[in-house]
Amino acid sequence: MVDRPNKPAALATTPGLPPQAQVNISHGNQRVTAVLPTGESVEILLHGATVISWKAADDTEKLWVSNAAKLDGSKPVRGGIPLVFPVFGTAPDHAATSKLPQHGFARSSRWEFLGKSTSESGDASVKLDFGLSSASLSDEVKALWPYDFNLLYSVTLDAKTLTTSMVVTNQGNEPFEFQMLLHTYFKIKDISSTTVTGLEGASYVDKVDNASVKTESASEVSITGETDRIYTPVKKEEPIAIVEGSSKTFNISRDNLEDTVVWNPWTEKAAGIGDFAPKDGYKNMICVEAGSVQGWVNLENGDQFEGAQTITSL
Ligand SMILES: O=P(O)(O)OC[C@H]1O[C@@H](O)[C@H](O)[C@@H](O)[C@@H]1O
Repeated sequence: MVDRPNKPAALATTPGLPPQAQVNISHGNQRVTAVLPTGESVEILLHGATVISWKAADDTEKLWVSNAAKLDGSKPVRGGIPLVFPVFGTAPDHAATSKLPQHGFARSSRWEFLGKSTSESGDASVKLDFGLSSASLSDEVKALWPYDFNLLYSVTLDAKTLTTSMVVTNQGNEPFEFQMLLHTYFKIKDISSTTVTGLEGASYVDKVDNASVKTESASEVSITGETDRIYTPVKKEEPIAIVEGSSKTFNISRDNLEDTVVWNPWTEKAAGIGDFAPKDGYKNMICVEAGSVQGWVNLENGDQFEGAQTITSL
């Protein structure tokens, strides 16, 4: 993507809504920002439709973004919520996606801002829609994955929650298979006192132990070294939670997304990732990623798939 100079941001409010429900939207050339009247905010880069900030009313940031993250479109963003589509990792044995780069092209494509909607009831909330379709891909990317598709990504903010949802439509004449993942980097105070709950009994693929398949026995999963696991929780409807010390700080509920990846690169891996900074930043982040990445979603021509997560900040 060419790094274009930022045009003056356009400010928009919604006519007819009471002042307490007015949401300030600023839409520049590179990003869209929404601020609720109660002060919470979200910022999305058009590059990758990557959510790069989610702040509480007191300005506390809830997402981790590397100090060395590239926000100019030259790389996927290291932090926030990059979108993984249509392949998780790489899939050399899956012919249709084998040529794609790690985690696919959605996180490194420029998306279009389609507009916003605010709650009719006057509650302070806003939904921002973004689109990416095969028609807007570069010829180079199209050649790697030649299907006719449309993605609609919606980011909905209210005072307590952030919902990110993706609708995949097959617009072509043949079925295609894909994986998708909402690769959320949570900002945490201290990894040594952080646990993840809601995974007990789940089977998981342990990517740092030769992809061996295991069953989670802990009710609270702590992170004590490099961790890269694809969990398939037993109870789909039960939220996964991040617990810091003795307090739950985030609940993550999933809709139509079967899997949850838990990733922390720890010391050595972080040291080897060029855009990961500071190097001890792994102590202040944990990725808990809702997705559908074990196996493939098969989408017939004309069909749609929708997957979503709702993150509640507690
Ligand atoms: O460096 P990337 O491509 O952003 O990937 C980061 C991590 O993303 C996680 O989702 C994967 O499970 C890890 O294996 C991977 O290392």
